[in-house]
Amino acid sequence: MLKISGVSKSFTLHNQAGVKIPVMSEAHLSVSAGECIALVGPSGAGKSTLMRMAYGNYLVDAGEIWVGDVCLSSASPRDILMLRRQTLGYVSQFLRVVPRVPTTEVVAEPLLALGVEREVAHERAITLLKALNIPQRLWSLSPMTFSGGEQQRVNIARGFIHTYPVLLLDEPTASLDAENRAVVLSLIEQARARGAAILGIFHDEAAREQVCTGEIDVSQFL
Ligand SMILES: Nc1ncnc2c1ncn2[C@@H]1O[C@H](COP(=O)(O)OP(=O)(O)OP(=O)(O)O)[C@@H](O)[C@H]1O
Repeated sequence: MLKISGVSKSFTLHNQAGVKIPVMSEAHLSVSAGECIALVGPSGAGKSTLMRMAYGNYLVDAGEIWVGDVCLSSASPRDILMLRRQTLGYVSQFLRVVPRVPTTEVVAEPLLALGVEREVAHERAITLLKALNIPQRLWSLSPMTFSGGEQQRVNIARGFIHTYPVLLLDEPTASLDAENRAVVLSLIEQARARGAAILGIFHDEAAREQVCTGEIDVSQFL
């Protein structure tokens, strides 16, 4: 489902005499349906850079990234948007909050964008908000003023509301208490069971052991 082959990346610091920082060369990995692969390696090894390339946020210098039958590294911006809407989900560490949009709407939005009926989308949003222990009194408010852990759970609900065939997870349990961490791990297990291909960064080693089917040390690609 997700295939990264021969991917190289360096950053050019234009504001610092054009210094070029090579981050990765010839990176390769593949994630099949039902697998959850963890990117590991020391800080600065390039885990986040690889995730950003896999979401189409950073261009690759060389190589290819395939999501299903779409080559992300050469897709048009429009095709990338379609892919993100239907196929490729991404749970980042931080929620991007739009002021005044209620939490239920933030969570339901990926389904609404796919044309799912408002009532159905909202019902599913509420089921996830309940499972993730977001108190009902907060559902109609914008998540802008929520705590870090609450915002992360809203982000997770949004990322899991659609059955994306491919999911990218950036530290999905980072600021959660034990109870909510367990809920998130179970959502990941359910996604695997329905056949999602998952690539993630998990600094939480026990979480990795529980939900991941393999790991890739990205420092081997430098
Ligand atoms: N936008 C950028 N511009 C310049 N250099 C960057 C940029 N993004 C990342 N880098 C550099 O690329 C290298 C890899 O960074 P990256 O954030 O991918 O590492 P990481 O493995 O995710 O680290 P951590 O575990 O600390 O989050 C670092 O040396 C970093 O300085």
